Amino acid sequence: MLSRWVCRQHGAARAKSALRTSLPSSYRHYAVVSDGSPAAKAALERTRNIGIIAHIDAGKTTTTERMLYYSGFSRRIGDVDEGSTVTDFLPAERARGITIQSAAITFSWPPGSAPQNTTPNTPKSSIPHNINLIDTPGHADFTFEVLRSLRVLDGAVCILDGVAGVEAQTEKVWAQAAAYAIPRLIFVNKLDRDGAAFARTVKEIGARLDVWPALCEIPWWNEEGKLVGLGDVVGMKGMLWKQGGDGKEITAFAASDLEKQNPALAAELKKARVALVELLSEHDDEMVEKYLEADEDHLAITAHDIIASLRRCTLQFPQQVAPVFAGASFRNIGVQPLLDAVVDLLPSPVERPDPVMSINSATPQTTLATFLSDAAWQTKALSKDKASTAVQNISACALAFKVVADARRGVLVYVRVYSGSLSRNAAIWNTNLQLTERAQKLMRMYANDAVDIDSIQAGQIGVIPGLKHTRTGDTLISYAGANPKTGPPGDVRTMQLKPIEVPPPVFFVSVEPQSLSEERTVKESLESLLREDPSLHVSVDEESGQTHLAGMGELHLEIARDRLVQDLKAKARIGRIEIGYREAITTESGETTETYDREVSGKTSSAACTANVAPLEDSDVVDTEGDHIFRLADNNILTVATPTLKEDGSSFNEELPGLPASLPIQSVLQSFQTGVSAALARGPTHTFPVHSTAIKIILNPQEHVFPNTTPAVLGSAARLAVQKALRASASLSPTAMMEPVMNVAIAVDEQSLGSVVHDISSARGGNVLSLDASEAESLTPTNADGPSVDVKRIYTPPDPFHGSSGTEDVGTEASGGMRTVTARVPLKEMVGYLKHLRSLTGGRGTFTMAVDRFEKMGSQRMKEVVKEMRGDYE
Ligand SMILES: Nc1nc2c(ncn2[C@@H]2O[C@H](COP(=O)(O)OP(=O)(O)OP(=O)(O)O)[C@@H](O)[C@H]2O)c(=O)[nH]1
Repeated sequence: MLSRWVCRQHGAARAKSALRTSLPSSYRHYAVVSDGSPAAKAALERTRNIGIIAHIDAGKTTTTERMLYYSGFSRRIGDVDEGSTVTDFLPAERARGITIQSAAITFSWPPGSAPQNTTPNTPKSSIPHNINLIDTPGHADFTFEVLRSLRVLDGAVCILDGVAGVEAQTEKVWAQAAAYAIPRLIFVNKLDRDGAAFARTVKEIGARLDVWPALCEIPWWNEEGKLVGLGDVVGMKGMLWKQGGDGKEITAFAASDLEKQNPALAAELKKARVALVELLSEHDDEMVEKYLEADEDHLAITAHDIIASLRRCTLQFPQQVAPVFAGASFRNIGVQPLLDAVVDLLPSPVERPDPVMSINSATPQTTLATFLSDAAWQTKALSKDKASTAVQNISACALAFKVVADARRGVLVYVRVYSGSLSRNAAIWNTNLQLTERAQKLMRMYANDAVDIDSIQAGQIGVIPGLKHTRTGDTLISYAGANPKTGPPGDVRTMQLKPIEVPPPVFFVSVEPQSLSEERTVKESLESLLREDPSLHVSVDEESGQTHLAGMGELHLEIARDRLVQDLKAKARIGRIEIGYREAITTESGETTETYDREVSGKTSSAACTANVAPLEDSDVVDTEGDHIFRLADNNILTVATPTLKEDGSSFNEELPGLPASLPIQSVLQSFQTGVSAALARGPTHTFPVHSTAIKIILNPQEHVFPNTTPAVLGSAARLAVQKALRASASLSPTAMMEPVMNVAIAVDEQSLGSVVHDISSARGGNVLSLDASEAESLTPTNADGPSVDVKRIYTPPDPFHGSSGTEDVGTEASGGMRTVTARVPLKEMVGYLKHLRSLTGGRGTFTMAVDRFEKMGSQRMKEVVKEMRGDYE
């Protein structure tokens, strides 16, 4: 695994020409091949789409900066603390020293050109690969950002803080990556810090991430216990970094030289090698064969065979073995071998499972490759032959995984192409929005620098600038000869790659233009914010006219506010951050009918609507034949009953009217959803959005449709009818308020456990579910089908001053006395909790939380909250 970036070799193995100080000629010379030729396939095999995942502050940005520097992409190492990094380039990111938006960057590793004569045994890491790196945010408020990136990744590096060990957010993102079947490597960072505990962290990997750690490196500590280099367990070498340098000068010691230089490390390296081979043999039959071929000598197995086995294990699903690397990015130690591992052990796009997709918004039902290859699918509109041609005409299918409003370049849409090749100037059909846009330009991003390209081929990540409508999460297809208005024929126009589920927002702010003339620009800025981040929600209160921006957390909204006001220059007054409560009716309203008349330019159109609302119990929803059922936001279910109509809107009975041609049933249903959602946005008593309600609309053309009725007017009639029904219900029995209740995982030291638990359960009205890591997994399931790791069997080298060995237990001792408290707590009680937790735990405690559900509040609690809100408003 030790490759060309090692610039000095000790003793007999000293290499004359390996000194590498020059930058590669240019990082802009990638051949992006767009045809299906062997060259294109080879280019794809030399691509890695990877992400870096971790707990906040573990060192993702610091590590990324080193990656860019060693690859020759940047000429100096950026510093998070100075705000000079390449990836955190938004002002808000630099100001806070955290990553908010993922930046996608392309670079090449290893730098330089490919070796002349390669054989099947030539390490992948000695051939330049194209790495598309997505730096993901670590803060829980940006979970959607993490999920959005995970979806387009083929592999990930999980960075751990070697002092803090496996933290709450690490468990969460690890589990999320597992859910997306993403192969992961682990980098134990910050081993230069006082209190760094490699052994303990490795044990925690087994205990808390439920994966077997395969140690590929062990730390090389000097006599003072400082990290100076690494032992390479795969290549059986020592690597000593020049202290205080930029990390490019590394001296390598072959096993025989290491024996003389550092006999203790050499002996430990052998132990580590035995442990590695043993572990791999348990998960990979080919390793067993290699072991037998090597006469059961763990040390005689070649580095090539070990890498091949590590790779097979890493790509197994569910992943049971995670290769572990070590270092201190800030001290420039360990990043180059990590990059080698990315190339050697993580998959190329060719090795990834086919993405799941749906047709006609049905639940995901097939995979993209099946859809594209199987001409057997048919639609009512197309014959089999035409269907087959329709599929053949798809020249590219891509996912817009990120939209950014860039101050200099305008809106940039980041895409991953999943099939075919997206060409410059292609017309692109957006299957979510059902419209065509043109990709006038294509680019590849180098953080905040961009290079124009002609095409983006399957497996690659690129950018389409200038699209006007496309949002994060939309599926885009390029289709030969499609009508720009109606798009491709048949089902092709509705094919969608599986969407990311957006959790309900729990905080909101009011947004008010500073003056009437600013109204439009504020609205546009909000729209572009929403295109960037679909986990933000905007709603307008019909009665007060007030606009609300809702999001996942306080920081999420703070950042949104800064984006809106500072970056997008919206002149708006933003209210303070408040909790987004919900309102639920408690009794059925009975049927209410409303008529709506609208006059536009002297022309009147009218419609009537009959509605009924009832509290939603799961058992209430009966899928009656002929009814149209829609799941709306906030656990509301809309049923549209059309007792006299057939599926296409015509009447069952000749004597009764069907829907006229001007009212296609699909448009009517769409208008009902819009109208009903608008009515539900404001509850009848507390003005909070309505939750858990079954809404029934009855559509009978004889009573509800007039000659001048339009779909939009029917939608407005539905809004009025549902509002009236909600008021009727509230007058029969009072509505209940609902509050977000969070799943909280708090990592604390043993000494603070008592006070933290007491605080959560008494002062905050929380319900403590468990007090240790193992039970906590019920909140963040990792490998549901995976191994149950026996921590006692995990090998670890001793830490300086800890005297720990491979047999130490991860109870309270080896995990640094950290315990995990898991609890369910109302969100209101968690506002500002971090500060309180820090004071309770002397600064060591951390926590993560996610919405569990909205729960009805007891009358006493409701009174208190309402009183508090009133008090605030006075
Ligand atoms: N001592 C030491 N400090 C480090 C190391 N790596 C990172 N740091 C410091 O840790 C802090 C957080 O580093 P970042 O790279 O911003 O961490 P991050 O994971 O990108 O953080 P977010 O983007 O906020 O999630 C900074 O002050 C870094 O200088 C390391 O190897 N050793």
